[in-house]
Amino acid sequence: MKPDDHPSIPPRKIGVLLINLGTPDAPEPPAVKRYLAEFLSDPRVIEIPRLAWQPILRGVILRTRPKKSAEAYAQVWSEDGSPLAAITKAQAEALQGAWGGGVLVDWAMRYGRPAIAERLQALKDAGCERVLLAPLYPQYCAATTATANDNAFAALADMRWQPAVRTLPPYHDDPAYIDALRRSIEADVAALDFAPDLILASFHGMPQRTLELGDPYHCHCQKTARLLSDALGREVRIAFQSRFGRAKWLEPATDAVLAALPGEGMKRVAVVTPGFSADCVETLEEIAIRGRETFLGAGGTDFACLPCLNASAPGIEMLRSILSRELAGWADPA
Ligand SMILES: C=CC1=C(C)c2cc3[nH]c(cc4nc(cc5[nH]c(cc1n2)c(C)c5CCC(=O)O)C(CCC(=O)O)=C4C)c(C)c3C=C
Ligand SMILES: [Fe+2]
Ligand SMILES: [Fe+2]
Repeated sequence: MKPDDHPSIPPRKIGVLLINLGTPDAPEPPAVKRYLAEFLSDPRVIEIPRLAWQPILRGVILRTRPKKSAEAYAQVWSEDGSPLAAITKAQAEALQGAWGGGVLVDWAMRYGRPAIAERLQALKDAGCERVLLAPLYPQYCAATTATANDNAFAALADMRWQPAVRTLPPYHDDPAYIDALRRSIEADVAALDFAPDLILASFHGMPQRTLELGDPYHCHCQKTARLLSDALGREVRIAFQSRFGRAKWLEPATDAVLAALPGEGMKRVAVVTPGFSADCVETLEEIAIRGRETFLGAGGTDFACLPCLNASAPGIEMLRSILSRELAGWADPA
């Protein structure tokens, strides 16, 4: 018997909680307002003192943005609801059983529903004594990864008998992630009816100040794009989308790049969004609809926004691989 074999210890139930950002319950202004109020009140997201920020949020943003955002959500809403929630659920379902019946895979949203506290309690009620928290953000950022973990730890703080927890580290440079992106992009590009002059990797933006304060997000995005370019054997240009507010955000901005590319002779472009583990309003509306309009309006001839890894075969294999590593010593692949 190897020294770390302990056959007398009975197998314990383990939970894996996939976490994504969150989404409104409906593509309507009241639901979007509730969601934005929770999201934009998070001090990990808006790093402005509460007393200064709340009057701006309540006075201006929550009076105007819900209507505009609800229109964007309405354009991408599916039969299964918000794409972000539907795809995260599909990812959890596809992973169920990957480590045998003793590992339960569930999913939650940082803002809106299903809430992290609710699903953690459900895992515990189902008998999970150990839980792997898996915020599905390849690139670490305090506004995404850290706040998801904070929220889970806050829920644990209310439990007398806590499960043991681990958290999924960022996987921006993990060979399994880069290879899944390569496979997915190569297949999608081969299926296009045009040959792109350029692959543009558009990541969600962040305030420039967060880079100066030491958040690794910008560096993680750069590294993903560089490794992806090496893997594909072609240029992958980087840009940052979804600017919010008046502060300076990471540059170059995706919309400005899309408007400039045709003038540089790049008239056929494929946009990829490797920072999003699931398609959502930011990929399906901002890029696939508005980005296309910007690019074609500037003289581009062909545009494609390729899907995220979602619950595709390469995407699920990648998640299985990176989650297996974090489950080491707890559970083995089935
Ligand atoms: C993938 C990483 C993400 C980072 C980093 C991020 C930072 C960030 N976002 C906002 C403001 C908004 N983001 C919105 C939507 C949204 N953001 C992400 C991911 C990241 N955000 C996702 C996956 C989504 C989609 C949610 C969905 O329901 O489909 C929105 C809401 C939509 C809108 O009104 O435009 C806002 C607002 C800030 C301020 C920020 C960093 C400080
Ligand atoms: Fe965002
Ligand atoms: Fe957006």
